[in-house]
Amino acid sequence: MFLVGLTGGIASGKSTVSSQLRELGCPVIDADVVARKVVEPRTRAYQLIVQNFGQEVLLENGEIDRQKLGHIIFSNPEKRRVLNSITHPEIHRAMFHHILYYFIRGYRYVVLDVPLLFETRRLTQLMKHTVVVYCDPGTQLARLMQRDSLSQGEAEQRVAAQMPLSEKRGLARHVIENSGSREDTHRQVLRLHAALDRSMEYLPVRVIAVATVAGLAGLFLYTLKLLAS
Ligand SMILES: Nc1ncnc2c1ncn2[C@@H]1O[C@H](COP(=O)(O)OP(=O)(O)OP(=O)(O)O)[C@@H](O)[C@H]1O
Repeated sequence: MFLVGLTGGIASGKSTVSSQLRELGCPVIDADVVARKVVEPRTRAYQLIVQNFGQEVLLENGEIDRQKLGHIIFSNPEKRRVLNSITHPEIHRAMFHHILYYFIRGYRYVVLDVPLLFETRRLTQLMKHTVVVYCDPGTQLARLMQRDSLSQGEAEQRVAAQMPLSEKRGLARHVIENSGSREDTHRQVLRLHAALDRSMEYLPVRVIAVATVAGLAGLFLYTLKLLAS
């Protein structure tokens, strides 16, 4: 198996591309969904967040108020570090479990949809392929304003808070150009999907896994034989 990191900028089209990949049968793990799950009430991360940030970051229904937490860490690097040290290990563990699930089911690759892929260097190193969903700045701003009902100033502020999309594009192995129509994007997704399906890069990990299982089974049988004699 090998890992494919899918990333981009705010409103550049990651969800659009990941849902097209899902429709083609690719397993996609959405880091945002995982990040929401690991802070649900009664989880370890939830308890640590309440301990460190207080009851004021809770909504009336007891869930974490992610927007409020976002505001707190936006202007406070130390608090951001604390929050990341609580959530990142949980997110990585949960993602590992998802990957293992697909690996056991025999998938050759898994796509990880991670908005901050290039900002998290440790994660980038694990990716065999990286894909950036790019769209030109004007289109990105217009789509963001429309989707989230933002003024131009608000949208510009959100885009400016991220690593420039042009920089991410320079770091990626594949680029999906999403400034045009959805059909145009879909054609590129089909090409990417074909390239990933053709790839033999899943073989080394599979050979190691099969050899390990065969070795363990052999050792088990040998031990049984010794015990029986
Ligand atoms: N090719 C396209 N043509 C027209 N609209 C598009 C296209 N691609 C995406 N959009 C629209 O642009 C908006 C942003 O796209 P999408 O939600 O896929 O981006 P995203 O990168 O997942 O965003 P975020 O990370 O901010 O959640 C959505 O409203 C989507 O419907």
